[in-house]
Amino acid sequence: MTAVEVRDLRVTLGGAAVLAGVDLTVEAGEWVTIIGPNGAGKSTLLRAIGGLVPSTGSIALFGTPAARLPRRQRARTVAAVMQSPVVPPGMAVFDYVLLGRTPYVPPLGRESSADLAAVGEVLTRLDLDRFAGRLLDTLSGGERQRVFLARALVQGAGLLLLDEPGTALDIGHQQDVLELVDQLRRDAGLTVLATMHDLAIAGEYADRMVLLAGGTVVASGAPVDVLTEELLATHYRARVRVVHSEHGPLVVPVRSTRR
Ligand SMILES: Nc1ncnc2c1ncn2[C@@H]1O[C@H](COP(=O)(O)OP(=O)(O)OP(=O)(O)O)[C@@H](O)[C@H]1O
Repeated sequence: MTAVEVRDLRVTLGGAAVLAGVDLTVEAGEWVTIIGPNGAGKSTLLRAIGGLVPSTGSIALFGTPAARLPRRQRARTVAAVMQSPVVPPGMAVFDYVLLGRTPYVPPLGRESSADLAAVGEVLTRLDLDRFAGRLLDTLSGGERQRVFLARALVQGAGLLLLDEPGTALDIGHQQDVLELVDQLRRDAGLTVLATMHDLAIAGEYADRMVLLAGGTVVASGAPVDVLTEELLATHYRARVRVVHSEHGPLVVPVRSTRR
């Protein structure tokens, strides 16, 4: 089954074409990572798929046109961790993560014991138990990033949109979080569509990659076909070496010999 089918997607912001006709297909259970230089339109693409920014063209989620999904059903279908979410002041971590269960709470009803148990389980999986009672705005940036992911995971959606999931995480937590997401993908059939800047690690997690530049797709395919020295030189103006691990290509920046 196809989880995401995007055709001729266009987004205009502030009078400028930010996405200029993007086609993208993500199969259910796949992990696709969007890369591209600053301002390429990566976050906007995720935001459009998540219904957070108006667009033209078509977006279908698991076979249903996204525009036809009622709000609650859309929230059960797609969960997102975007950059810098607004943090409600004075809210404890447990209560914040519980907000992810909102699409399951009946109107005017209360969260069920299953909702509370789901939150407890996700907090444990993300090693956040000890923060459950802490106010969100007292956490470090990396701790907070894991809480944002917890809130998205507890939503139980089949499609997870991750905008720079490694931001603010140290290298160990970055690996932990990506491994956890990958495990959920394998165990629970989650589909992952992510953006990532860290090309040292991105190629090890994606089944496929899409290189976006200037609001259009300029390359897509297996990580080895997208993370090439030539493409990264052309679109990032970067000098890199690509080395290969058993899990995929790793991009290492190298300094120019010219001074
Ligand atoms: N509300 C807005 N009004 C005008 N321009 C906008 C608006 N939001 C985004 N843009 C522009 O759209 C372009 C794409 O932004 P977007 O955040 O999608 O890029 P990105 O690829 O995620 O970049 P980065 O790697 O820097 O996070 C940028 O040039 C940005 O300045």
